[in-house]
Amino acid sequence: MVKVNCLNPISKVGTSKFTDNYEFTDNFEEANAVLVRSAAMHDMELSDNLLAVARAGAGVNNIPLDKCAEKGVVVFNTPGANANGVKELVLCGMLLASRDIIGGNKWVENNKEDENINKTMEKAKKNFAGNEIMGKKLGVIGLGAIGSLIANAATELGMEVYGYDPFISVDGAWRLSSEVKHVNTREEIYKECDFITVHTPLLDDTREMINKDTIAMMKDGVVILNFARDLLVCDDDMIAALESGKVKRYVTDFPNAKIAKAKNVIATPHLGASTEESEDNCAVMAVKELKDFIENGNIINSVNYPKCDLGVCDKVTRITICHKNIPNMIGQLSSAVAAEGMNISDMVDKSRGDYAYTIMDLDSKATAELVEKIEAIEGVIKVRIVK
Ligand SMILES: NC(=O)c1ccc[n+]([C@@H]2O[C@H](COP(=O)([O-])OP(=O)(O)OC[C@H]3O[C@@H](n4cnc5c(N)ncnc54)[C@H](O)[C@@H]3O)[C@@H](O)[C@H]2O)c1
Ligand SMILES: O=C(O)CC[C@@H](O)C(=O)O
Repeated sequence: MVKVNCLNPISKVGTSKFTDNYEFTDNFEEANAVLVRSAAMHDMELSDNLLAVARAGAGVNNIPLDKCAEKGVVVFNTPGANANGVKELVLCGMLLASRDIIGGNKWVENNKEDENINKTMEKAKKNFAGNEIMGKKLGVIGLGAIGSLIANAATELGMEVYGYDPFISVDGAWRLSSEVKHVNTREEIYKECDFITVHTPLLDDTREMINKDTIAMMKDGVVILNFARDLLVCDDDMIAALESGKVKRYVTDFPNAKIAKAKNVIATPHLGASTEESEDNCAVMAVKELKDFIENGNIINSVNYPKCDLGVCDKVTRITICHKNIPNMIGQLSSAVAAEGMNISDMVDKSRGDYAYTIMDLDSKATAELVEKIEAIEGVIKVRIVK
């Protein structure tokens, strides 16, 4: 029985896809597979039972990827599965920042007992007037699943869209509308755009990319949207820019105690992916990835091990090996199999950074001796008999 622990509530549309070979446990220590959304895993002890973690979502900064790789724990995410949910909220954020919809709505709430509200509102409404987004320049930093959807949708709304992503994937580039102007530096976006939205992962390179120096390059009255991660923006510098009016509005899905109190902030409580559709999509994809890994040893959409897929095993045995990406590993693995008098009928080995992964199909049943021999090879992290 494969034990699954959910560290956050996960949509039943996904979890119902587990078959009778799986059972849920509340005990993280005994789990073989973990499903997680935003729960912080950095301080959690990883037990030897743990084979895989699936993040039902995109961002993985809550998961210790290297610590997991070092223990042979494969971490997955669900690229694109919640992108439409975030796209819609970002478009909403741009509209909320352009017109005082929130102020107008509060006014109606405060005046709801006024019998003549239909008349008094005609005088009050001038306080909530704003601008249209058509014709304005939008800069999108990060043209992945979310950024590309926003860039394309904004062109449809009549915005002039600038996109920046030095690592854009081939698929990402194909997805992008030809209307989007591709720029080669963030500075072009900072200098040119009326709205700037960030959609990169939180990495050393992107941490606090919005700060006093980059804000200084921007137009007066710029609107900044952050539906990616709190630490992409320097809070103190943003608060100063909001106070001075340099930044007209900061729309964020990641308020903290400082930002929630700041002037001209429009904040939502990390709601980007909180739609039924996104939650279902992420859960279905995460469960599919976990099942394929547990049942076939295949790795699709991992963020700490390479993509490695040998389909469904139709041979006698399949074993998988998580190992360090060092010389002569394939030679040593095949020698260990040959020394047991066994034949490899199919094999794939892929690497990613410091780690690598091998799937081997054998014509005869894997033995405890073979597993021991492979485990003894220096650089081998985890060996698993899948079938
Ligand atoms: N608010 C929410 O609920 C919510 C939901 C989903 C994702 N997110 C956040 O949004 C981020 C993006 O999500 P996604 O699904 O689009 O991910 P993605 O991996 O599809 O896209 C990220 C893009 O950022 C680009 N990138 C990386 N470093 C960059 C840099 N220095 N400058 C410019 N571009 C860079 C990558 O090339 C990639 O194209 C996630 O990492 C996550 O933190 C938030
Ligand atoms: O699970 C969530 O609610 C948030 C997901 C989001 O932050 C992500 O990175 O995918």
